Amino acid sequence: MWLLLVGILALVYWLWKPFYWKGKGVKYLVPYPLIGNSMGLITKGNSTFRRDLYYAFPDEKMFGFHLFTQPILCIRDPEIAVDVFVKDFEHFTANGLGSNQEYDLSGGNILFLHGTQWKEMRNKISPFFTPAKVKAMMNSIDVTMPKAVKILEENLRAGSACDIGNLFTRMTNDVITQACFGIESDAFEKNSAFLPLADLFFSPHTNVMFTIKAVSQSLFKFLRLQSFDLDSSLFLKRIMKNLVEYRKENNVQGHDFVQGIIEILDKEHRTVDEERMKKIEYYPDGTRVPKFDFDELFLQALIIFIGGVESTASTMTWIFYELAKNQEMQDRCREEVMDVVKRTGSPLKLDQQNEIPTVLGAINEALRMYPAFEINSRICTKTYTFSDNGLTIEPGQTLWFPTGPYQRDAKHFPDPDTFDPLRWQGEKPGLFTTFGLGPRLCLGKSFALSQMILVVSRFLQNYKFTLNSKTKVPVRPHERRPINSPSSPVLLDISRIVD
Ligand code: HEM
Repeated sequence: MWLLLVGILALVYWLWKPFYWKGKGVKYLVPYPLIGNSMGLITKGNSTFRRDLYYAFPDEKMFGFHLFTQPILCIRDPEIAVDVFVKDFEHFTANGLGSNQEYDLSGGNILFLHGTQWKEMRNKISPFFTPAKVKAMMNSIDVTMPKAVKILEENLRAGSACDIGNLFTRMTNDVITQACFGIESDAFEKNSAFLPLADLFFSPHTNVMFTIKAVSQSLFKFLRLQSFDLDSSLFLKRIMKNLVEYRKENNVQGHDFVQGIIEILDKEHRTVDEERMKKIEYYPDGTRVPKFDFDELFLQALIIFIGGVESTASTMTWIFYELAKNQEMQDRCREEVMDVVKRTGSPLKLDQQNEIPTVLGAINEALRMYPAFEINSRICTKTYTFSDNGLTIEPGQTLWFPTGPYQRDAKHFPDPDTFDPLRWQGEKPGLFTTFGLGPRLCLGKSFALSQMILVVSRFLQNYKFTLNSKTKVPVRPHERRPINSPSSPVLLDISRIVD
């Protein structure tokens, strides 16, 4: 009995690691047993927890805390962040999302990979995101826009408010489905199979899964947990498999990710011997040698779908929420767009974006104030000494850079809670990390920005948006989803622009 009690206490002490940060020479929050410094995450939720954490040591460049039992080094200083994410990247090739490829169906997607395996995969799929390819993928906006206009016109006719977040989720879902799979989604139809996917992939359940991973990759693996909703992933996998088979059998070509997959499959497997394909091989850094077979390539399409839909839809929702609150800025954006439209006689094109600086500023402001992912994480993969304070960290140490609270810090962005698109004109404000930094920068950054420029400019060209009285102002970010989406509907009244 006593032995059991002593054993339990020893285990709790081992998990607690109360003196982990003591002696490392950085300020730290004293952890509670097992819960660490994470009570706020349970009681208040993501955004509030991260903001409170960020201001725990307002004058420090870095400090230590415990996410439950996991000691994490929180970086607050932009110059140190650039060292970690960009300059000294080879010491930090992994992020905190883990890569359990044994049991987690989505474990092998590029966002989760690290080391040489990540690098090989990134080299293989980056060519699908060149400026020319992204421009070609934007043709899908022409297919999606009439469906969105139909909804706006229905709202107009009925005199009802438009749930703009819902509309943008339908749109980004349709656009990314065309870019990835070369087919239109059914996101604008009743009982759509595609529409619920964004919610399922970024559900509060996924939030819990991501937290477990951040605390202990081993526990996540031991419990054989899944990062994302399994049925939704398998639904997309079936679609992709059918498409690849159909295209191969019928020799059909497309300008989408499916086409890219077919080309990689053809190239990689022309000379491959079956025995080698069955073996799992490793690089010297312990990461797996990719096979570039259908299963692995599907995961890259999956993360493009997951990463592309809700992040862009949420950002556009925040843009229109802020522009509806600030009519003067909305008018100014519209005037810029109309000047181009009147001069050219057609809707704004991507290569005319320099002529709409306030619209670009509005997009950047929403990305600054409401970054889709509020934390950028890295795991130390090679012993590292910070030049600033001489602290040495070993492989396995997790680091957080809290993009969300940092981009709302008056020290870096004056008057940070004011939506001010004009701050992006002239000299750029502080370090901007919404799309991440360095070699692991968001692969879809230009895809997302291009889509937002085209959608925002076309919406403003044709409609005026005002807040409906049922919108609960201020709209706050959802505290239980892994993405910074609005917690309540953004309902907008619309009127047509008559020129
Ligand atoms: C507003 C929209 C978006 C935001 C704010 C966003 C943000 C991010 C962030 C913060 C990362 C992690 C970067 C890092 O670790 O340093 C990331 C990675 C990634 N994003 Fe995005 N993203 C957006 C849209 C998209 C779109 C539209 C796509 C695909 C078309 C996409 C595909 C990816 C991929 C594949 C990665 C993994 C890159 C890697 O680890 O090498 N994202 N994104």
